Amino acid sequence: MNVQVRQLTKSFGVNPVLAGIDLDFVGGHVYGIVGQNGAGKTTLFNCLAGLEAHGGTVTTEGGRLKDRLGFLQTEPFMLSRMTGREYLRLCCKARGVPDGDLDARNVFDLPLDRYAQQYSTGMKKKLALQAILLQPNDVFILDEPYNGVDIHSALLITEIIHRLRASGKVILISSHIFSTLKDTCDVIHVLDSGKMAKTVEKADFNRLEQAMTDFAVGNKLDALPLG
Ligand SMILES: Nc1ncnc2c1ncn2[C@@H]1O[C@H](COP(=O)(O)OP(=O)(O)OP(=O)(O)O)[C@@H](O)[C@H]1O
Repeated sequence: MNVQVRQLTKSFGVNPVLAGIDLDFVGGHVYGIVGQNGAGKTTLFNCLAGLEAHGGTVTTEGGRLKDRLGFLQTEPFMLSRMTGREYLRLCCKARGVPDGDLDARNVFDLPLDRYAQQYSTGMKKKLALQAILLQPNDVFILDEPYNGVDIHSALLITEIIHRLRASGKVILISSHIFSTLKDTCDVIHVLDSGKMAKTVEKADFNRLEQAMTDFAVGNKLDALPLG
């Protein structure tokens, strides 16, 4: 499934956040979305997922995006008094697929019979990721998928992303850690002041990292006695 975004705009009150975003996402590719805190990454994802009203269009061939979209939010919401197992069952039921043997599919070794709301930050993230992997999704939006997860889980998530890519899915990732983007992405889009400021192909990731380091560090540290 390919996704076409044209002139996507979003404002909160009088504050414009996204100012005419054009993007094309093609199956079998991983796209990184980067930008400073507040640049609009999560807002963009929410618009693509149909959770926020917006201007412009999001089109796909072969059906509505939201019926084929797995959206891992930065801080997944868990209902009270619902176990991890019940959450996974609910997510499968919502998309009309059997949940199968959840213990065999429990790749993150989560305590499925505990209340999910009482899970740690990283455990909630892994449960929500597990849920969208059980669904028949063609497009995955992963908003900071590595935030809060332990090293083993991060390695597993990277392998999951590689496999989704190999099976032709579209994957969008936001991350503030450049090395994870380098490991997973084919293309990185840089969001700045509501616009796509740059699109960088894999061959130029090192150059982008150096430019970002120069911009971030500059001579800011000269005044500190760091030795
Ligand atoms: N519901 C809201 N009401 C008003 N302003 C909002 C709302 N949600 C987001 N914003 C504003 O929109 C801008 C973009 O926020 P967004 O969360 O999309 O940024 P982000 O790039 O995901 O940031 P971060 O890297 O910190 O997660 C910010 O200025 C934020 O304050």
